Amino acid sequence: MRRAKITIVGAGNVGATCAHWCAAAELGDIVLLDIPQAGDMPKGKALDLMQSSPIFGFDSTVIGTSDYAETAGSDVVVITAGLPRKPGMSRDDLLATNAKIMTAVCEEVKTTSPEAVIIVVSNPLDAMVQRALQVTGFPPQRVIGQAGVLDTARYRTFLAMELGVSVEDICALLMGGHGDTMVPLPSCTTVGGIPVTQLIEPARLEEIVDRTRKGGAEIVGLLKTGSAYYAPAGATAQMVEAIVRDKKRLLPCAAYCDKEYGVGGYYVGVPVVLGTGGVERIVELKLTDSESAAFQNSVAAVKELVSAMAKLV
Ligand SMILES: NC(=O)c1ccc[n+]([C@@H]2O[C@H](COP(=O)([O-])OP(=O)(O)OC[C@H]3O[C@@H](n4cnc5c(N)ncnc54)[C@H](O)[C@@H]3O)[C@@H](O)[C@H]2O)c1
Ligand SMILES: O=C(O)C[C@H](O)C(=O)O
Repeated sequence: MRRAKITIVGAGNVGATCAHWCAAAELGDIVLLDIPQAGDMPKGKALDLMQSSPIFGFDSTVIGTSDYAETAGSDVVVITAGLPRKPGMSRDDLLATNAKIMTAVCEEVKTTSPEAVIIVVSNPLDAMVQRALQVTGFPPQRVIGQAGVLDTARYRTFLAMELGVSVEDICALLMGGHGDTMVPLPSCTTVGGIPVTQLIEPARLEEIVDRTRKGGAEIVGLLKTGSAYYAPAGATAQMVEAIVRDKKRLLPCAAYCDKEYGVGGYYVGVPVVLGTGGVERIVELKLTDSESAAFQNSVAAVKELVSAMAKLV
């Protein structure tokens, strides 16, 4: 039985770090691809990563390239190609540039890896994953966006810091788009089985939720030259693992929702079961009236972004 083949398009901060997590966890053999203008950079990062294998004890191979032929037949393709934002920018400001990049990348992926599960990471996430679906024409369950695992990890980190408990004991869920309209679900947040609402006052919880919503901008403000990558890459690697090991993880991902939650054919963050087939099931929760209103508000923001993208191309 051969190892899984994982291609990561975009060998920048998120892509290279994701390659590192995937290799260290021996999720499969990795191809790190960037544009020809990047020169030998992907090859250099891949070789450097390979040379860490005796230290970390992994046998995954990592190669760098700018030639899609080397990615042929990948089981999973992670797309991180595109510009990151800088201080003062919103993710939506990346729409025009990254939509072009996403189109170019997906034209290649659809012919070189027609059976792959695609995980889109590039921003603005909810529009980019819709573009990946449009260009590849793959079944929607094989085109997924990474955002919810990251947003939930941020929320869990802040809750653990607040309560002085292990992050392992925080179980939480966020839904909606990857932006200021994301929807935390306090009813689905527990600490060692205890509802978070019994441990943190509503006003303080709202502050933590607000920090989570602005989590990406907080890192951009600190880094100044780009955006977060350690946690985003870790979140993506967790999705890759769920797919290549058929773990059936229940994770929040940007999934194509049609009848589900009454979305009508857009990508939005929802809880899904992730396995070899990609999104194997979308889990439909009973939302309270206020959660449902917040979710629909988030869906409206995603729809607006997708229609802005349609006018661009
Ligand atoms: N969804 C999320 O949670 C999340 C989290 C972090 C970053 N992001 C997004 O991921 C993207 C990458 O971020 P980063 O920090 O790695 O940026 P980066 O600038 O470090 O890396 C991007 C890489 O993409 C490459 N690239 C550009 N056009 C390409 C093409 N056509 N084909 C292949 N490669 C191409 C660039 O050469 C560069 O190496 C950004 O759009 C960022 O906003 C999303
Ligand atoms: O904030 C960004 O632009 C990058 C990413 O979406 C994040 O949430 O860290």
